Amino acid sequence: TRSTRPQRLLRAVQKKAIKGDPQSVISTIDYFCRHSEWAMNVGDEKGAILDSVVCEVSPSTALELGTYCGYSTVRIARLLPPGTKLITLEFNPDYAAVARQIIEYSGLQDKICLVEGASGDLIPKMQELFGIKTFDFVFLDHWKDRYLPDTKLLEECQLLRKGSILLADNVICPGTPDYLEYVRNSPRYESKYFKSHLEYTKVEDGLEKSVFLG
Ligand SMILES: O=C(NCCc1nnc(-c2ccc3[nH]cnc3c2)[nH]1)c1cc(-c2ccc(F)cc2)cc(O)c1O
Ligand SMILES: [Mg+2]
Repeated sequence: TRSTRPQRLLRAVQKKAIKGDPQSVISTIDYFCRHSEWAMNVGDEKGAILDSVVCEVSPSTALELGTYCGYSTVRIARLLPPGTKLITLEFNPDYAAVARQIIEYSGLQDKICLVEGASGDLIPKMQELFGIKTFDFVFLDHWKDRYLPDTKLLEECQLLRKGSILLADNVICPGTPDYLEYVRNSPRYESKYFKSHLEYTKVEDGLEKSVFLG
């Protein structure tokens, strides 16, 4: 049967990127998505905003919802201080299989823990599975209708502390209206919109950065 888009993206990485070099994996994926096949990675333009927030927060504990092929996983992990772990949740086993290989190719596997399953089931198990008390940083990039319920779940499970940062992709395209309304109107969050574009296109999109106030 025909290969999938994630498999073709992986093949491009294995063919063109330098093994053990996260930046070359990132650049290869961006080139492939711009010149061969579009794919739903956060991309280079929004990726630069993601990088600046990760560097500013310099998290000890970080969570990513929605691994896909692992592009943003590699972007985040390459900036984490030694000894810190990025936990990334992926629901789709085919995406997870490709992501594991891209993460390994980048050489960052020791800083990343990819867990397969539904965010709604896994978030309540974070303490028991990983001994995590709270997350300093959460990147939301999974199903857009899961952003709000999973944010409420993180609050209920006391996985957020005063100052925890939520960074959400795609708040304009495809859009997460209920999530935006919540973080922009809740007294428990201080929110800021970073205007950008949908990855590899001229369509407007952006990232919403929200600080949990406790
Ligand atoms: O759907 C997206 N991303 C989500 C994939 C995913 N990858 N993994 C999950 C998951 C879902 C439950 C989960 N529960 C636990 N882990 C989970 C992971 N969802 C997405 C879509 C677009 C997009 C824009 C314009 C278009 F015309 C078409 C598409 C752009 C983006 O940047 C995206 O991130
Ligand atoms: Mg996205």
